[in-house]
Amino acid sequence: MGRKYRARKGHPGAKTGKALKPDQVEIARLEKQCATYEPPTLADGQTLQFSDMPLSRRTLGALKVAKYTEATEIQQKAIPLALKRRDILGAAKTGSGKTLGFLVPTLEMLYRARWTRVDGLGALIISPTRELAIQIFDVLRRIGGHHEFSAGLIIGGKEFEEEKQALYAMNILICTPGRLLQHMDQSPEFEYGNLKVLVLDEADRILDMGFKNTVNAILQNLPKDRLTWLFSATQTKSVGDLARLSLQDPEYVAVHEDAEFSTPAQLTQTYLVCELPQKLDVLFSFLKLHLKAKMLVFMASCKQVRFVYEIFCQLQPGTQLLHIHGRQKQSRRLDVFDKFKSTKNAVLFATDLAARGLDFPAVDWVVQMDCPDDTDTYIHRVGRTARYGSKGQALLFLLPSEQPAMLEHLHTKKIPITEYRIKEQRIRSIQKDIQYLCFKNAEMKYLAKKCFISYMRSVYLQKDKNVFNVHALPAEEFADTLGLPGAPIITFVEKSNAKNQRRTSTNPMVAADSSSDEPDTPQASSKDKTRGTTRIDKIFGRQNQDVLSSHYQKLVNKPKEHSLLGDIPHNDGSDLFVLRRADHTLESAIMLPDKGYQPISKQKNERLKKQRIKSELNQKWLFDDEGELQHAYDLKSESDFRRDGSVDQQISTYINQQRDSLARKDQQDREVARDKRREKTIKKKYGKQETRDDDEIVVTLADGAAGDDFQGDSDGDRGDSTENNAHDRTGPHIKGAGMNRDTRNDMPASKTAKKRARPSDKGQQDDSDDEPLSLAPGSHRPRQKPRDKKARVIHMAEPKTLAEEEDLALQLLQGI
Ligand SMILES: Nc1ncnc2c1ncn2[C@@H]1O[C@H](COP(=O)(O)OP(=O)(O)OP(=O)(O)O)[C@@H](O)[C@H]1O
Repeated sequence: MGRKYRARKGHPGAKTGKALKPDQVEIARLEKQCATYEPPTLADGQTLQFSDMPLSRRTLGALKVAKYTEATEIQQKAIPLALKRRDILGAAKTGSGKTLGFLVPTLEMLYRARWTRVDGLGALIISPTRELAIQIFDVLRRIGGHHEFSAGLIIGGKEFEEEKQALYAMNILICTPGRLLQHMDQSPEFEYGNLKVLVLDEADRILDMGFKNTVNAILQNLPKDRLTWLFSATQTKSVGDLARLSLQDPEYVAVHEDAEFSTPAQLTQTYLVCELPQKLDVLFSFLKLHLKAKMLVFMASCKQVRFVYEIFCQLQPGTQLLHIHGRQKQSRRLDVFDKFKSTKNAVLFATDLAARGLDFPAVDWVVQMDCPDDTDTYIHRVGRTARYGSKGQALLFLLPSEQPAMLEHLHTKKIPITEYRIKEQRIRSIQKDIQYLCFKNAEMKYLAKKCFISYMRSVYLQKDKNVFNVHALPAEEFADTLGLPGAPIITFVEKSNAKNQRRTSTNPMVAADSSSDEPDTPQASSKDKTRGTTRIDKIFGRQNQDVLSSHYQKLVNKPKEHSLLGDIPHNDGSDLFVLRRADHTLESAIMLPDKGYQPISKQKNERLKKQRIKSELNQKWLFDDEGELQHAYDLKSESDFRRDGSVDQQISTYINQQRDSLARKDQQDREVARDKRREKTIKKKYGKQETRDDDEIVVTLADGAAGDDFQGDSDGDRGDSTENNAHDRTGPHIKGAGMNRDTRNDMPASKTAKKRARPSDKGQQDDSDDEPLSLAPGSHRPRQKPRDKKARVIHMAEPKTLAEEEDLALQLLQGI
């Protein structure tokens, strides 16, 4: 330190005779070496050391301290190309070291550009999930410690203001898309006009439909003159994606493309064919057989994760249980993430939130209790084990209806998989225990119901109908195994049905047709969308304010002129400021009947519609529920009219039709009124006793939202209780409730389960941030009537007709 470094002959600075700092000499040397460096061809078993690459002493020193000495295959190939300032599409198997493949050159590029704190943001690394962003940040801290760059993590779940303060001083940012866009919109201090490197980790995920709008808006903001590096185990080759990123002649670095298999060689993969109602039994038995293992169990939705976790905690398989999903608080998610990282044996129940990128050490088993959406998701899920040369095992549960098509897909994708058989006698049935727990605890039953609904919904929403067939699922038996007295009624409604869409949005049970489990997933981006639109945007967005809107158009049509304060346009001096983002609202334009898509206000649209009505004489127009214009009727031509009979005939036909229709409606009304009366009488008799267990739920088809739950657990909770009242059905459910009460008194397994459910047993579960579940004996909801051992049991076949239902109701009334 402090030593003068005199330029030697041939070094930059020699001409001027000025002393150069050591860094400058090194940078000049690295520039030269990087331009010509070609990685050597290595013989089998030979490895390339990081020290053989043209890397700075600072990076090499930190790599050594972090015990990274030999470069992996993807690192050997990607790093030299990145150092040559090439755009890169990097693809390599899971656990093969892609993170260092982009972090090392990121540090090197900034170092060689002599980046300092005052230069602002130099590199941006985008990750699809918060956990992965944190993990990347950790690695960066380890290998970047010898440099003087500042680095930050922008992932949401933290105070926005806190992040905002730190932003302006960051040289390297690791972030999730939604939060990044929010800062781009709302943090004026955030300066990214100098950006040199953009990295998309899990690029195919970030570029897929879910993040599309958010990522497009981010890309629009970033300078085009930058390097872009994309990494994933399942890399995108979509021309559209590459065009969106403005990649310049990118290098495709796919190190395992010619490999025999697309999953790690040390990974043993098996599948197990299992009927839906048996899944929980098999999973529980499997856990009991592998108590010493560290295991990751994937399920399709948050609600399933939550239910299975709670139930298994009560049943105590004998190993530590954890759960992680997108509906947990961020702090809780991180706790679980850290706990599972550091533990030697535990079972982590997870959604696909944990499927990509996470580097849990020494996972023995990855179990996929629900079939993944596609083979890419399969590859990422199983990739949580067998990382960086270690061994691992994976087990995939397949329903008989999923088996043929899924196995074919796996085969096509070069995934070797064999059948796993578990001996019948080793499978322990936990169905009765679950039924007892749900019966005893109303909240558990509530979770079971949500679990059922979210699973069915996730299957329904799957795109690959060859694999997923919701109609092939044995709903009643499945509901039974979840401890429900009957399958909740689910009505699937196509999203294209606009009327139902609206109904959906007002119904809290189904409001999440575009929602998700995961805050960092597509739907979070739609949230960001609203967050990103300010009041000013809305004011300017009203295009019918003619004076302002033309001015606004002028502003947004100048995307290149950045900065709220700095870049005042010099043309006419009349503009006060320019907006950073042209596509500011992310909203699509409104469709005008004859002008195509136009940005237009609602009022103007209405005015236009009315004008159109006036212009089309002799036609009666009506607005339908959606505010769309519809012809009220089309007049027939006279000849057509006469063909249908004389005027008198037609009048009498019409009257008859109307009379029939009224009679039918009258009959229906009477039946409804009778049902209501009957229901009232029964309720009076039963007092507050629970008389129903199923709900009706309407599910809409959301784009690419398969596997996601309803928006917000709390919303769902509220919605559910409302629904309970709204859709009460009496007949079969009276029977169901009665069955539960009476038969379960004699259930031997119930005693065991009750014993297990003692509060002292709770130590096994990780204390969840999800809504609290009162599991202590006696804490169940008061609406369950105390059991009466002497109560009469009425045996009767399930009523099918109205008369049978009435009969049953009468018997119950008389019998109690
Ligand atoms: N050169 C190296 N030397 C030693 N260990 C390494 C090296 N490169 C990576 N690793 C280790 O390998 C593991 C996997 O690395 P990494 O998470 O980067 O894999 P990946 O390819 O990004 O996986 P995924 O596709 O699942 O995201 C990590 O534990 C990492 O520390």
